[in-house]
Amino acid sequence: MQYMSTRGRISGLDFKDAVMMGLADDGGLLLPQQIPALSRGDIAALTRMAYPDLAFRIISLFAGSIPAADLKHLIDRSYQAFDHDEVTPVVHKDGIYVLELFHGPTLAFKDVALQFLGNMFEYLLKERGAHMNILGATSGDTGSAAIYGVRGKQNINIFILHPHQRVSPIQELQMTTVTDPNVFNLAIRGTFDDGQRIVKEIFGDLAFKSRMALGAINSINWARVLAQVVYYFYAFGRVQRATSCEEVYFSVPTGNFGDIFAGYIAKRMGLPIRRLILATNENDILTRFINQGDYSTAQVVPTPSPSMDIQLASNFERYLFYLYGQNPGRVNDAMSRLAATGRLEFTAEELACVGRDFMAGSATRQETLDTIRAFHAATGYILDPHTAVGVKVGKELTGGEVPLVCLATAHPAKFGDAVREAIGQDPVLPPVFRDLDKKEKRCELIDADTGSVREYLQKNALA
Ligand SMILES: Cc1ncc(COP(=O)(O)O)c(C=O)c1O
Ligand SMILES: N[C@@H](CCOP(=O)(O)O)C(=O)O
Repeated sequence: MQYMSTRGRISGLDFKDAVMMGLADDGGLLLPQQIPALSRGDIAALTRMAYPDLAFRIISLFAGSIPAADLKHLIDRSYQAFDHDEVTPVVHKDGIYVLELFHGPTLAFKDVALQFLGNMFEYLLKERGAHMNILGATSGDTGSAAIYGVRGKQNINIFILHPHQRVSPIQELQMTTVTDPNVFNLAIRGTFDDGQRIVKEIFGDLAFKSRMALGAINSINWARVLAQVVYYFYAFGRVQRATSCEEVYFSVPTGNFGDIFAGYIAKRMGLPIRRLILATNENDILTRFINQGDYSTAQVVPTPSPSMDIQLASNFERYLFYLYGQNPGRVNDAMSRLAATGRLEFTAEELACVGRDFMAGSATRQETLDTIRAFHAATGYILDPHTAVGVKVGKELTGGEVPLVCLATAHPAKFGDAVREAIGQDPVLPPVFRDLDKKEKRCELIDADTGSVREYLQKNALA
């Protein structure tokens, strides 16, 4: 399998080089040159497998340059860090299937990919006798999952930018209480979008990227998306076994468009997904795109689901590549227009194409809290606010034609304030969160400015 960029100036990369490159050197995002097509029979066989075996089979289709035994070992090790035998179990509540993606070390779906990517980086660096400085931006969950994926690993330093006071208190503590010498937390005076822009600008300076040996852990790294494809297959198998269904809906709480893009890849591989339901909070640029063809940026609004407080979704570029008929020229034009005007427009024909794969809706602050409250009253189960956005939109847009699977992207205890406001009680704190606030913390507050981050990297990077 070879990889190419959405901007058309990089192609023929193997999986290992694609993982190490992160953001494509032409400013685009990397994609496989072909997406493997699976038959119904292949899918039936795959979805009967245990999670690590399924992960091995799916990831192998895209990562042929890694010897099978090594890949299997990396995957098995990654999922041993989860506290549930099934890794991503599916539970049936109130007529919907909840795909629990929060059984990893930091209790959010990011662990599924970042445990794997941390181990993969370690493996590739050892093979190359090299070191790496990871630079990433987070709206709350990627940061801690990436830190837990690489803390204490040799030859890796990690630098994570998070928006100061715009992540939940637990999310902040999960990052800042990791005091391993290879971990650097930077709170920026700005939003997640500022952090993501800074990361992309720094990666765009190829001489600096090479000199600093920069690596990416955000979903700009193809390995992130790839590892997330697996749980769509897993969940489909579990739900099909329970219902004998032919198709399912997946409702996906969405911010940076990485998770739902993984679902889109699964659908292109042949997984029978009737529609992917894109669910946003009040930062609803992607919902406006799908429903009205209005992709125009607005101010970021703080919500009870802070990890989705994003305007410019990174992976949207990957989707545009397919929407534009795999034409990099059109992607380049669109990205220039977006940078210049803050908006993109779409034809009726393009929107009809979008509608064959996606439906979309959003939830206000009040609707999110009401959903947590109603779901808890009906089932005793506590949704986290991001998951609640997906449940609200999924229920609203579907009517039981085929089973609805809602991705539960984080444990509710990460967002205690929102849960308390919704149901008047605190979610039980898992042992890993207890006494976090009493631990030593390490974090620096800096301006949301590319120069300041570059300077910090120069002083603290592994050389
Ligand atoms: C808990 C949670 N739910 C949903 C999302 C949205 O996922 P994505 O950014 O892949 O669209 C995020 C952030 O990425 C998150 O942390
Ligand atoms: N919600 C994310 C935002 C970054 O997304 P990523 O999937 O590109 O890493 C977060 O929690 O940081």
